[in-house]
Amino acid sequence: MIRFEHVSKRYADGTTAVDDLSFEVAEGELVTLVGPSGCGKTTTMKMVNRLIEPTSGRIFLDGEDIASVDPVELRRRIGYVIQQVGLFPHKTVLENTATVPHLLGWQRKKARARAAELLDLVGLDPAVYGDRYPEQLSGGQRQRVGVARALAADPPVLLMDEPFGAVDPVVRERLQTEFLRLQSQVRKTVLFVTHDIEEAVRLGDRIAVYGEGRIEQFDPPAAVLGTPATPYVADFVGADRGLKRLSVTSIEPGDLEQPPVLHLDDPVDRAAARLTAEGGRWAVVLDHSDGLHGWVSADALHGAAGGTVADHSRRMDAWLPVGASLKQAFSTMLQHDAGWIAVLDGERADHFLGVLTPARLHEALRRSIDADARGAARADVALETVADA
Ligand SMILES: Nc1ncnc2c1ncn2[C@@H]1O[C@H](COP(=O)(O)OP(=O)(O)OP(=O)(O)O)[C@@H](O)[C@H]1O
Repeated sequence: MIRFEHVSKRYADGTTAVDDLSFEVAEGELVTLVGPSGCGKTTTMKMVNRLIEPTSGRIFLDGEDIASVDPVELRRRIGYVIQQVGLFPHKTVLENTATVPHLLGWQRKKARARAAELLDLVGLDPAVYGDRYPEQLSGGQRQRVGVARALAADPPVLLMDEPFGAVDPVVRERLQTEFLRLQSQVRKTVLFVTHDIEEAVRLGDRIAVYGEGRIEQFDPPAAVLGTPATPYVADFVGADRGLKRLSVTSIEPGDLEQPPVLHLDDPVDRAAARLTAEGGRWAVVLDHSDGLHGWVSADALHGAAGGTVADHSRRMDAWLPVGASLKQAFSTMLQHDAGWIAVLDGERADHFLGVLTPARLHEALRRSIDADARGAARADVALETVADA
C-alpha cells in the first residue's frame, strides 16, 4: 500500500534526515515508527503526503508514484493526525469533524451525518459534544476529534504523528485502547510516529525502529523485544524488555490451570467429597449457565452442616477474556490482590476456560520468548524447570 524505495532527504543546511530508506506497509497494516528525537520519523511521514519532498528515491501509494499525483488530490486520500490537533477554535466539534467532507463538496446534511457517525465511533456522543467548541473539551477529547476528523472522508491511509503525545499517561493508555478497537473496525493503512517504545509495541502490527535517519529493525513487536537486531535496538527497547513483552503476549488456553469446578446448586456433601477425591484445596464455582460466580475453599465445605455450594462460596471479580495480554493479567492480579484470575471465552464472556496463576503467567512469558527465538509455536515449547535441573 505504501512503499518507500531508496528514499533520502537532505535539508538545505546539509542535514541528512532520512538516508536511503526502503520499506513497505501492507494494506490495513499499522506500522509504528519509533526512535529518539531527531532521527527522521516526522520527515518520513511528511514525505508521504508531500509536505516534504524527498531529495532522492521514490514513494508509492497503492502502486502509484506519489511524485506524479497532485498534492491536494493526494492529501484527500490520506488522513493526517498531529499532536497539536489543530482544530478550528471558532467551529464546533461537529463542524470541525465535517471539514474535509465539506471541502470534498458533500452536501451539508450528509457531511454532518458522517461527522456524527465518526464522533460516535471515537467515543464522543455527538448529542453531547457535537455543538461544543474545542476549548470546551479536555485534551483527550480534542485528540479524539482529531482522529474523527482525519477519518471523516474515509481515506485508506492515516498518518499519525505523536497523536496522543500531549495527554497524561492514563488518558493516553485509554486513547490507545480505543484507537486499537477503532482500527480493528476500520482497518486503515496507518503510519504512526511515536518516541515511546511502549506505545509502539502496543499499537504496531510491525515496528520500524529508527537510528540516525535509518531503520535499524522492522519487525513485529514480539520480535523487536525478543530478538533485537542490533545492540542499538536492544539499548533502545531497554533492559526491561522482558517486562514490556508482557503487553504483547496474550493469554492462550494452553496457559491455563484447570482447578476443580463446582456449581452453585451442588449439594455441599457431594461437593466436599469431590474436592477430597480431586485433592483440591479450593474450587472455581460456576453459576447455572456455566458463567463465573467465584470460588469456594475445601475447608468451608468440610466445615459446613449442609446446604449448597452457593451458601459457602465467595464472589470473584478478577477475570479476563482469553487473548488479553499478560500485562493485563498481572495488573488484574495486583488490583484484586488475587493469587489467580479466571479466564473466560473472549467471544462469550460468560464461559469459563480455566485460571491463570502467577507461576503459569511466568511460564507463558518464558515460553513465548523461547518460541520466538526458535520460530516455533508457544504450545510446542518445553521448558526446563527447577525440578529438571
Ligand atoms: N526544515 C528543516 N531544515 C533542516 N533540518 C531539519 C528540518 N526539519 C527537520 N530537520 C532535521 O532533520 C532531522 C530529522 O527531523 P525529524 O523531525 O524528521 O525527526 P523526528 O524523528 O520526527 O524527531 P522528533 O521525535 O523530535 O519529532 C533532525 O536532525 C532535524 O533537526
